Amino acid sequence: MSIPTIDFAPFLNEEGAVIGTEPTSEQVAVAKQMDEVCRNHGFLHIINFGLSDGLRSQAFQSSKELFDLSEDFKKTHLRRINPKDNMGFAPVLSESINRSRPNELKEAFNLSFPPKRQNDLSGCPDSFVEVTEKLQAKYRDLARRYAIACALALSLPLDFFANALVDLDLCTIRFLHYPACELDDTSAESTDRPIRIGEHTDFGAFTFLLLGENGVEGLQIKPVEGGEAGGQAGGENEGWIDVVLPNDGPQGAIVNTGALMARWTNDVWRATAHRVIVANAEMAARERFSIAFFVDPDSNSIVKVHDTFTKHGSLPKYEPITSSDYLSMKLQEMMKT
Ligand SMILES: O=C(O)CCC(=O)C(=O)O
Ligand SMILES: [Fe+2]
Repeated sequence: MSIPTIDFAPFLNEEGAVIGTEPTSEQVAVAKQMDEVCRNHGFLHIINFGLSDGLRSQAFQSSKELFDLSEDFKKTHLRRINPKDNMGFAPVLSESINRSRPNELKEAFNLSFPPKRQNDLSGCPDSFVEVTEKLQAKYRDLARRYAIACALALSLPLDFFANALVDLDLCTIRFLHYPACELDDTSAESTDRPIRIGEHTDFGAFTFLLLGENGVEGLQIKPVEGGEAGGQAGGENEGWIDVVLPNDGPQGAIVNTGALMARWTNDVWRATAHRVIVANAEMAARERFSIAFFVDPDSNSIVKVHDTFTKHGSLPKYEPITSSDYLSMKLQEMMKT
């Protein structure tokens, strides 16, 4: 399925210019498009969102440099991730985002946002350290602008989501590498073929996903009824749709709705299940890189169904929960070995 492309340029004015002023007609038009997509399946392709092609390719180059370090070096010298702070290196086959599936053929490095959180980048190549600072600065603005656009799209006060993105103390930039692997053709249709990342919905408000060369291959989505997927749903092999991106035009990011946004909106904006599969032997032979930016509400924010979504008599589907309680629960599940 070709996912819709949305040109975010109207929001790239000075940060915060929208709050306290009337949105422009171009901004309203973008917000309307976002709302349509997010009510429907929650996966869109965004262009002109403030990341230059130069910085993007630098980020992928540095990611490759990091993951090209030897397994032994990475395991002994890089700071190891843990569910409590979600920062650092996760080796291949150390995680499973969907507990009903085997551990995943991927490795990752997670970065948090200073000054509330301090990253330990010892052992990381200098180029990686350099690029992370530049990305953090761009992403800080992006999170806020996108949050404002979401509020406009949902007819909420414009600062509603932005107020939960002040510290960015739970936001994470995750560099992902899926190594090449073997695919035994006899298991091509069965559930025990290699999993790059199992069926899941992202945990936070929204995610920006940058895909490296060949990056879209294997990425599939499936709209779900509720705000999260996992458990039983993980066994199903039905209803998956390949994500297809435009062949030309500027390189963008995939944006998808996470479970906490679904909770805020009582599933008016649903979180869409997605996964990365190895569909055939050629795909298995190619390594894959992506960089996810998980925009998760600040730790002390209480995510509660907004009254707007229950005013016509529908009941809240979710109990209020703090962002930190929700995320720790999900991270513990994912990193349990
Ligand atoms: O690498 C990808 O394309 C998807 C990654 C993803 O869905 C995640 O890390 O939550
Ligand atoms: Fe995801």
